[in-house]
This record gives sequence, structure tokens and C-alpha cells, in this order.
Amino acid sequence: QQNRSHSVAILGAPFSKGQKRRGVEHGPKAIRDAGLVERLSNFDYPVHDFGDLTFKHLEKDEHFMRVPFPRTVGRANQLLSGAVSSAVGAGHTCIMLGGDHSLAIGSVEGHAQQCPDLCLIWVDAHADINTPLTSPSGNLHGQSVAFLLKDLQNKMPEVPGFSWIKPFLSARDLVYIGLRDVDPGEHIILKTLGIQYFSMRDIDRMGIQRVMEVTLDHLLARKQRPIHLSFDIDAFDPSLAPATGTPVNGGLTYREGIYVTEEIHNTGLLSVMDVVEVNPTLGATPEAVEATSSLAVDVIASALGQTREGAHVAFPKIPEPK
Ligand SMILES: N[C@H]1CN[C@H](C(=O)O)[C@@H]1CCC[B-](O)(O)O
Ligand SMILES: [Mn+2]
Ligand SMILES: [Mn+2]
Repeated sequence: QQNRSHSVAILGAPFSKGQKRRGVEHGPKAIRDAGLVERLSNFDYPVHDFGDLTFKHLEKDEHFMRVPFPRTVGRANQLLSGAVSSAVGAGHTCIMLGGDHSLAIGSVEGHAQQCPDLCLIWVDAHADINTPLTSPSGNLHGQSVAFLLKDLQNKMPEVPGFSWIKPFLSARDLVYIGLRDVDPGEHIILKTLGIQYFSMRDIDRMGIQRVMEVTLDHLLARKQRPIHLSFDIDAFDPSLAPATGTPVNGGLTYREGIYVTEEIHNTGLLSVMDVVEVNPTLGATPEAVEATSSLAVDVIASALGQTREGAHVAFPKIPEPK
């Protein structure tokens, strides 16, 4: 009997309509081409690659206020929600490859269908918590969290394409790590709702070890529950992850990002991980694209148990000559 709770499902979500730059729909292929499946095959649990979802582009899809493609984004997330729900329901730990960060709406909602008590760790340069009334761009990849929070519902208009989702998350069940480019409308929401966040300044002051200690205590001390990790590759410094749509200087170092995912693995509670906003068309050189894509593979492998100190699954003891 395989260790069901640790089998891994990979779901590709080639989707870009949560923002305006072309290319992020090629993120899943870029991450696979960087060797994701091979890397995970070193682990002692089964890995199932379910391939990529097929998203329909809806012909009639007028703006809502200044929000482009609301119905297309809403429908894509409804489809993704079902896929994530069945993967988690089948006992897999699910890795969702984006695609832009609007996909977290469907990923988290589908996860919550199976695990209503989930907690959410959002690793990102950005809070992605604008409403259609506060968004500076209208882009839904900067509004994902606003669709999930019960505490924001009286501030949200009815967006066409999103009538299928009922907000389920409490502000206390969310922690941000890596913030360094927060819009005014987002800032008032973070403060008013009392959402726990660790900006890059907090990481400078406290160090990543303390940030993870406080994060995991905040989310898990009262009750252990499944973790949804939504990882925007732009949380990393642009020198490490240049091929992404909204780069911001002063991001996570490689070691900080790996430490975050090591600590989350060590809880034994990771249930779904999104890795989003890898845009292979935005790298200045092939090396830049490769660096960004293999960084995504590294953080996924680390979240699933790869350790820097090494492991010896294959060696029960030091081999001896006959
Ligand atoms: N400059 C940021 C902050 N707010 C903007 C917006 O809401 O349009 C951009 C969103 C980035 C989304 B991402 O985090 O998924 O990349
Ligand atoms: Mn994001
Ligand atoms: Mn971001």
C-alpha cells in the first residue's frame, strides 16, 4: 500500500488572463522543462503528473469596471477548483504550476472544499488583495485574496464569472511573507483586517528563522491543519527570478526561500502548493529563463522534503566490501 498521504499530483495551469503580459501561460512547460518530474522521482513516494488543464477563452467577456476578462478568469478558476479538489480528495499532495496568480482563487477554493480548516501562507512581493474598487490595474492576479476572505465580502462587488465562489477564509488564517510592493488600498485592508504579514523589512529585522517560527505558531499553535502554500516566484529577488511579470528589487535570497519551504515541509502539513508567475518570455536571455524555472523546481523539491544536508534513503548502512 503506497503512502497515499504523500503521493504527489502535479497540475499544470497554463493561464494568463489574470494580467496583461503574454507568456505566463508557458510557465508550466518551463518548469517541467527545468526537470521537475525527474527531480521529484528521487523521492520515495509516487509522483503523478496530470498534465495541463485546458482553459477556454470566452468570446463575449466585457470588462467589469476596469477588470479585464472577468468571466474567463472566473471560469478558469472554477475548472481549477474542481481539479485541485479531486487531487486532494484522492489523497495527493498537489503542486499547481501557473500561470498567473489569479489561479490561486481556484486552487485555494478547491483545496478548501476538501480541507475547510486549511491555513494559507502567501509568499510574494505583493499582497494580491486589491478589490475591483482599489485595484490600480484591474488585473485579477492582484486581487486573488480578496475573493477568498469572508472579512472582505461587504467590500466586494459581484464580479461576473465568480458567482460560483463563496468566500471561506478568515483573515486570521492567512500569513504573508516577502511583501515589498503593497498598494494603498491593500495597505488599508491589511491594517483594518489585522492580517499577519512579514514584509522584507520584517525579514531584515527578525531574520527568516524567527519569521517562520512566528508564522507557524500563528497558524498552527491552536490547531494543526493543512497548509496551502501559494508561492509567487516574484517573492525572490529579481536577480534570482528575472523571468516574471512584476519584479521588485530587494527580494528573498535563495537561502531564505529554501528555508521557508524546508520549515513548511517539516510541519508535515503541506497539502497544496501553487508556484505561479514564471513567465519564460520575460527573461532577457535563455539563462535567465532557465534560472527562474529551475528556482521554481528547487522550491517545490524543498517543500516536498529535499534537504540541504542530504539524505540516505538508498543506504541503510555504509556499504562494505565482500
Ligand atoms: N504591483 C502589484 C501590486 N498591485 C498591482 C495590481 O494589483 O495590479 C500588482 C499586482 C501583482 C500581482 B502578483 O503578485 O500576482 O504578481
Ligand atoms: Mn502574486
Ligand atoms: Mn507578486
